[in-house]
Amino acid sequence: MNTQEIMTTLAVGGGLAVVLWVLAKVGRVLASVFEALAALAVLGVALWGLLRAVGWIVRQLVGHWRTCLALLALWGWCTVLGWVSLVVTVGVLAAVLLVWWRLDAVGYDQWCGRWLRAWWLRWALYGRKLAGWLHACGLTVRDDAIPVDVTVNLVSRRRKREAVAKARQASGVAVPKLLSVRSGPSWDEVRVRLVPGQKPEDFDEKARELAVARKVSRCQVRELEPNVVSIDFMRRDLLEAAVACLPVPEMLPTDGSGVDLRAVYAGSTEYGKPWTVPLMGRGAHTLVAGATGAGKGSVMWSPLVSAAPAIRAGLVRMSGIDPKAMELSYGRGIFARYGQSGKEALEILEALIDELENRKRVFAGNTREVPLSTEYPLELLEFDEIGALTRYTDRKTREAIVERVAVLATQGRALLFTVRGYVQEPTKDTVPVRELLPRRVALRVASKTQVPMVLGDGAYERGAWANRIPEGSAGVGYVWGEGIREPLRVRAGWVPDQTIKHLERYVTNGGASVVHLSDRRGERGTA
Ligand SMILES: Nc1ncnc2c1ncn2[C@@H]1O[C@H](COP(=O)(O)OP(=O)(O)OP(=O)(O)O)[C@@H](O)[C@H]1O
Repeated sequence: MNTQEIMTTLAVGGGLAVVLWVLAKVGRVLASVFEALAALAVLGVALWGLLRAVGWIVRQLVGHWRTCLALLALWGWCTVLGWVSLVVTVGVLAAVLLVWWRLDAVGYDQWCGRWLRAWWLRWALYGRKLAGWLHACGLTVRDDAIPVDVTVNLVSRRRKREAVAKARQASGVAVPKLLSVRSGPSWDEVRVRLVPGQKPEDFDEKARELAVARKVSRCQVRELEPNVVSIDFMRRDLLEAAVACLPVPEMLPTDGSGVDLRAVYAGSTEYGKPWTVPLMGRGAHTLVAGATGAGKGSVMWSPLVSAAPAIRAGLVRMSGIDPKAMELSYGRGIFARYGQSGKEALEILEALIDELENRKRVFAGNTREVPLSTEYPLELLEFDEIGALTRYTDRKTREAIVERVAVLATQGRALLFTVRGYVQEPTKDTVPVRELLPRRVALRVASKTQVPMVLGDGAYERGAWANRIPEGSAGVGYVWGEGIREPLRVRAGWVPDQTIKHLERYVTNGGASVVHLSDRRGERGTA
């Protein structure tokens, strides 16, 4: 090897050494950079996870603050006093509640049971399932403007379901928010806040679907605020068993009557509250519709039993038109005027109109409503099977009766005249004065089409399913309108035959005034 080759070899070797040295240096630097980046990435992921965890905890704390507080309290108890004392305390508490429930179910439910039940139902049922029910019933709003980017994992059905559920959220489906759950003896009231694009009527229309989803026989929707509705689910039926009417009092109250004729007990509502009806004043004219055996008799008698002291005191004067001759005749004694045929019905109506005209003469210009007194009592007309005389009789009598009932219904309120009619077939042909009797009660009717005839348009859709009342539930019906915002299921107090006789004795012992139909001008005799 000559000198030149040696020099070249040395130069190449030196160059290679330099390159290797540089590469080693660069490698070290790169390794440190990658190490730093990896460390940063790990730190970033850890921080991101931490932030998400903190976010989740905050969400839970805010969204389920009661549960969080309870868990915190339990943890604190276990830490300070030990779990044995906790188990013993919970056991004793459960035993006390059980005894309370056994001894006084009503008091227990009022003070404790309903809160516990509402909490439990929110947790176990509505919180978990309501969103799904609403979505299935078409009560969610899909925002199509939000782009959907879904990757569905088909590995298993469960994962597929989860992916679809996530996709539903991600695709901008706005679900009404569950606000609160209240639980009464028979109803759960689930309040939800509507999302933009919805209206309370959307929920009304889906009441039946929601009832099916919740597996209950009845669901009703009430509008609480423009954007808040209460979806009420009936867990059990408080009207399943017959409801008692008030007892006929033994003695006349010393203050005269003691009866508020604007809110007289008639039975019970499906919420377990008293159902009251006005016999006097605004909204007192009533039409009760129901197929044969639906219980029209109890809707008629139950308020009369409640108003017995006022009838006996002479503050209410009863008139009865009884084409069937089987209903009012059983308590004939309480009626000051009573008739069965078309001719007698006309005489009663004529007598009432004479009295009406008389009151007009006495009070016109002096007062806007006749003050109730024994001299000018409430004239209450019970018109059973009104259709028998407003349709199924000769034309002349029919027209005369319709005309007079219309006069009483349109002019009677301030002059203290009330008409209560009962009908099996609530068509306009059968009861031409239907619209003049504003308070309606729909007992069991023959068909779905009869529901709006009695209660008005939309009643069936809003839950007044009067055609589906079972035959065995006599006295059960729906009321709507006249201050009642949503169809309300009620059951009239059942009035046994002996109670009607008792009522008759109670009223006539005090000297019920009887107007003889021949004495048109209201001369009164005593029964
Ligand atoms: N509120 C009620 N609770 C329990 N049973 C009732 C009630 N009302 C009525 N009943 C019972 O139902 C049956 C029919 O009642 P009711 O005679 O009042 O029916 P209705 O509608 O007047 O029938 P119709 O038009 O044929 O006279 C009776 O045996 C009665 O005892």
